[in-house]
Amino acid sequence: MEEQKSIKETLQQGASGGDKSKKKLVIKKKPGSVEPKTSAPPVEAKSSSSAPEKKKDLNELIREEAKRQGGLTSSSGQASGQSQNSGSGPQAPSQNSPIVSRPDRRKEELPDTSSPSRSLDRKPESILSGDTSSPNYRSDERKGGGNQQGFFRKEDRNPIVSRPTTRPQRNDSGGQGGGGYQGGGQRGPGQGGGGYQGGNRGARPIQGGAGGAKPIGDPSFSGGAPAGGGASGVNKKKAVFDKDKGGREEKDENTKFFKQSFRKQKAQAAALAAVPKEISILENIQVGEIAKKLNLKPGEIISKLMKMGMMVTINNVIDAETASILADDYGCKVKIVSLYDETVIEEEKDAPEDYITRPPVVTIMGHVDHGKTKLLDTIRSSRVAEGESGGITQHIGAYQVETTRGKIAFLDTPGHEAFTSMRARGASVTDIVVLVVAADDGVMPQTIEAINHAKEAEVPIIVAVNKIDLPTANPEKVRQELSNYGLQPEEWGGTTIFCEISAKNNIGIDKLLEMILIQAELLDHKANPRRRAKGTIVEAKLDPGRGAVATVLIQNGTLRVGDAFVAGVHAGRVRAMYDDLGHLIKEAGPSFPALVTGLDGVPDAGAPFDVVIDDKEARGISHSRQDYERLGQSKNSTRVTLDNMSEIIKQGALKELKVIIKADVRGSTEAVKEALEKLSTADVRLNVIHAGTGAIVDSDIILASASNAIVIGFHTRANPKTVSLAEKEKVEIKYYSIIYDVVNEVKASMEGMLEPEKVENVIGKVEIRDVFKISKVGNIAGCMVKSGKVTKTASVRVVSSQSGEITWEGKIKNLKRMKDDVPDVLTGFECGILLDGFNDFQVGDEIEVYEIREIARKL
Ligand SMILES: Nc1nc2c(ncn2[C@@H]2O[C@H](COP(=O)(O)OP(=O)(O)OP(=O)(O)O)[C@@H](O)[C@H]2O)c(=O)[nH]1
Repeated sequence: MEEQKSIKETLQQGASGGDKSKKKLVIKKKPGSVEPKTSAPPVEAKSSSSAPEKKKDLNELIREEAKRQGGLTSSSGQASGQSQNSGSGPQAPSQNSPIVSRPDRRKEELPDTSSPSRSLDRKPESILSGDTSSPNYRSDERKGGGNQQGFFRKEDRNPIVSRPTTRPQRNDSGGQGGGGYQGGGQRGPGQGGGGYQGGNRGARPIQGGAGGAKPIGDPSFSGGAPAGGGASGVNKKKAVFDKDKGGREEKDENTKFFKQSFRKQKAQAAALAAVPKEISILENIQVGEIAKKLNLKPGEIISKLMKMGMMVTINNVIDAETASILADDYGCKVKIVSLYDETVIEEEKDAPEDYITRPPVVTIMGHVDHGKTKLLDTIRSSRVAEGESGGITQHIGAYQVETTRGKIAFLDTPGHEAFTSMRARGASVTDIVVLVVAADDGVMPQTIEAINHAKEAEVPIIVAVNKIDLPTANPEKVRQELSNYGLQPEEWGGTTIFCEISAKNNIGIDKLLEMILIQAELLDHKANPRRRAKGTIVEAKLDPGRGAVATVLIQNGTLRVGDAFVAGVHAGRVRAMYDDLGHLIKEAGPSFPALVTGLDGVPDAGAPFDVVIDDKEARGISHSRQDYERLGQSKNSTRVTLDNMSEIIKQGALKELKVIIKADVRGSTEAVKEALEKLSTADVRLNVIHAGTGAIVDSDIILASASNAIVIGFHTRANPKTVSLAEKEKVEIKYYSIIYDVVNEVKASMEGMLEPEKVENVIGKVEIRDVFKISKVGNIAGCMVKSGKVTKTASVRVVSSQSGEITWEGKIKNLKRMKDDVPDVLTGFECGILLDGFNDFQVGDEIEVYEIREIARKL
């Protein structure tokens, strides 16, 4: 309305003939306009129109104006209230708005009227009347320029064109500016503003000519098409230029795009090039961590895993198998390592000349009751100075003795289980094994196990033939038997040292110690007492008075009171140290077992012990190990199973397949061993690291765990405790009853061509409580279902309660509950079982009821 009023008022002013007042009024109506410098009458500024025109009355002027506007467009919103009254259509608000906002812009863009160049471009009357700061000029614009040819003559265009005085680059586009303006002039009055805009746009080389055709108030100011009448030759040229420029811009855009994508590709290639050929990880790894190891951005890993169907975040944990598949995509191999390998502590640099021979570390092994403990006690007590023997109250799991020939350290935990379980944790502390064989008993199953454990650990064996004081002692028989296991006595031309001793009567002990030292000299183990200590935890416990204490066998360097250290996942600082006699000591050198206090937790036996620079470093390593442990990453390397064997062979990570065979009888053990060993190929050797008779026991699992072996049970079983140990250690136990099956399955798995796996599902366990002999029928076992159920169609095996061996396998012929034939009997109920072809039931034996399911292998 303000605009309408303005026009009306303008016209009124014009009609009143008061030139000066008219001008003033209009100026006042235009907020933000510049105060005119000239007082040229509007009529002059407007055109060369005659004086009578100026004297037209208001109605006449309105009529003329309406006529003009009506002639141009009937639909355009009119600034004039008259036009509205004449029904020429409502004023479009959108046409108004730019006009309202224009003054401000105009104010900004108004040229410096004092510019001489502008004045020179004009004809004298223009100089007088066409000053851009002229109120008339502005008011005419606002009116929409109805008769623009009148208001804006050719020479009037210049002022507009000359606007770019502040923008010199636009000077040569003046013609276009005019064109743009003229284009505006062809529009309806309501679009006058647009015309003005066009004019303004005209000043812009690209958009100038387009100004006229663009809708009024187009906020984009993108000007219009050449419909604006002012499209001159220059304009056309410009248009071409603009088009060219547009093309060039498009081209530039493409180039930019290709450059960007090339740069991206290059960056990707560079990123891939930075992926290492091999990484080592633990059993599980965080997404962020594997990204770091692969030198890739976490986002890259996350999207890769998403493609693999896994929705993960940077903090999620993936298993080693997934990590291997992922890394393989980037041409990187994955090596699975233990917690301590992953958080390895940097070795201190030391000089070779500082290395000296260190005392040997000895473990004593042998069959039950052959005298291991007695031997250790005898050695220890005989080496303790008089008066101190009574003080041997402290058991710290290891001790060092001094002989005339030198020192020897003994691990005070006899038996191969402790030895192998330490080895299973990656600790190989033993230099020499002393194998105790009772001369009256000879080689027994655990003697053989001990041999195999020591051989597997590649530790030399010295044989101590014990109990020679007994009249039934037969040392020659022991020599003979051990020769069959590869331990040929030196006196028979072999390499094994044999010592005849009596632990009980202290006979031959000195000789044994001497032989140990001779063997040690051959081995020539060295250590540097000058460096920071490094060792292994032999045992550890929580002491009520001293907190966590650990026996550390120092393997290199010297441990001192005050040293900061990491023990397994724990940290600490040596508060106090004791020897095996309970004496306070200040330092412990190589091969010395010391009891250490000052730990912040109880470490595992077999855990590594490392002195570090300071508490801070100790705590840092301890924390990161605990973090890994929490993520379940502390497991050792991937266990070999028949399922994954071929994959591991393919990766080149398996050069030797280790097998432990347990069978019911010696003949079977040998037969299975021989058949399996023949499966060795040029790539993979099949190595039976232990073959024995009887049930599968814990030590078999520990050996398998330490050696990454599989356990084969042939007509024998593992007891539930051993089964759960195997599960914990991730050791695979496979049961067979036909040699052909063992050989074929191991062969197929080595070649990666496994048949569908037959999974045995034990559905029940039944205890034989009575045996009923029924003539012409056979023996019926009176049983109690201990767990699960027994079904008539399932398979069964009879397991000896004495030996754990399987005495028979087959099917049930008849299943009775009371006198009725039944299909199944559940836990807690009694039943009678008649087996199909077996009568030799023993009370106490167990009948295992199982089903076999075939499932496809997942390689
Ligand atoms: N006569 C005789 N008996 C011995 C000798 N050495 C050990 N013994 C006896 O043999 C029995 C078993 O000895 P240990 O030292 O406990 O045997 P071990 O091998 O440690 O037995 P486990 O700890 O059960 O594996 C004990 O009664 C000892 O006294 C020996 O040299 N002569």
